[in-house]
Amino acid sequence: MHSKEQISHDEYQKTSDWLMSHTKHRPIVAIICGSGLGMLADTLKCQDSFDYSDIPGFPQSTVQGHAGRLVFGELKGKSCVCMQGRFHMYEGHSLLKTTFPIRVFKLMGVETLIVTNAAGSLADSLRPGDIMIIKDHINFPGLVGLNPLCGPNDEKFGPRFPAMSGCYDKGLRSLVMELAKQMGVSSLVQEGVYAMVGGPNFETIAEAKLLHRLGVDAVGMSTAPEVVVATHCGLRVFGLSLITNKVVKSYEDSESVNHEGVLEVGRLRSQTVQQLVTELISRMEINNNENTNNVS
Ligand SMILES: O=P(O)(O)O[C@H]1O[C@H](CO)[C@@H](O)[C@H]1O
Ligand code: HPA
Repeated sequence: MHSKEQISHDEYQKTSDWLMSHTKHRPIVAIICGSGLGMLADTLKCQDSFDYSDIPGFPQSTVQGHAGRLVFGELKGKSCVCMQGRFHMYEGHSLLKTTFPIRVFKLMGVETLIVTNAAGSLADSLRPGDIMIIKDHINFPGLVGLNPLCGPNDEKFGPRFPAMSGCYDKGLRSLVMELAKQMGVSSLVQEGVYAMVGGPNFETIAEAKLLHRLGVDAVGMSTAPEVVVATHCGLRVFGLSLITNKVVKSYEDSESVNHEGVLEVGRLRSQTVQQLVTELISRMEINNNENTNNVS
């Protein structure tokens, strides 16, 4: 079950050095765009962008709605890097590859990671088009040992046994709640628990009932490994799920979910998600000014 694959500190460093020598941006915030949410990168000014296929060591995106491009740019005076397309375990990537960019970001000087995803709702209060601020997650693959931190621990990145309580920063969560009120969209936004399942199939009805009984508010096939690796190496994390569908949890319900529908809701809500993320970046406090953008 455990892969023998290892990625050395040098390999992450090489990718980081390559990127830093190809852009003048020095990002302090990294954003991962979920399915259908790639437009988050469009707001960046003075862009430098790289296809994943051109970046040494980077895996390739294979999923529709994940362009496979790394975009650097400035947002509200802060230097950012945005992944237009993430890697999923079900694509056949190892968990180390899935989370490869996170440690590269850390080495580039990123302090804060913003993860976004498309997710199905189990909570009755979450409707398609709503935005769930991730309060916590259940990493189902992780619970059975499919964890990117399995294998030798690199102390340069973090400890062998990292705490995961509080991995979604409380201050940023409250800030986004407040921003949603100020933007007049608070009726669309609430906090909840995200669960990662392996995918790629959507849930059976029995699985949906199980997740619901376990207190899961929204389910998807990503995010948890990225957040685990980010927390391990000391990044501050904010996460949001765009609810793209209700998970069918009744045998009487004839609806079914598909990826095109997921992408469509992403397109419909893109502006609101974009505004929330932009306002968050604009208002968030930065700990360390050394990496503030020095684009000449
Ligand atoms: O989590 P993101 O990448 O947003 O994508 C979500 O959407 C896809 C299913 O439509 C799955 O990959 C699921 O995880
Ligand atoms: N289940 C799992 N992943 C998803 C869903 C879902 O209903 N919607 C979007 N990603």
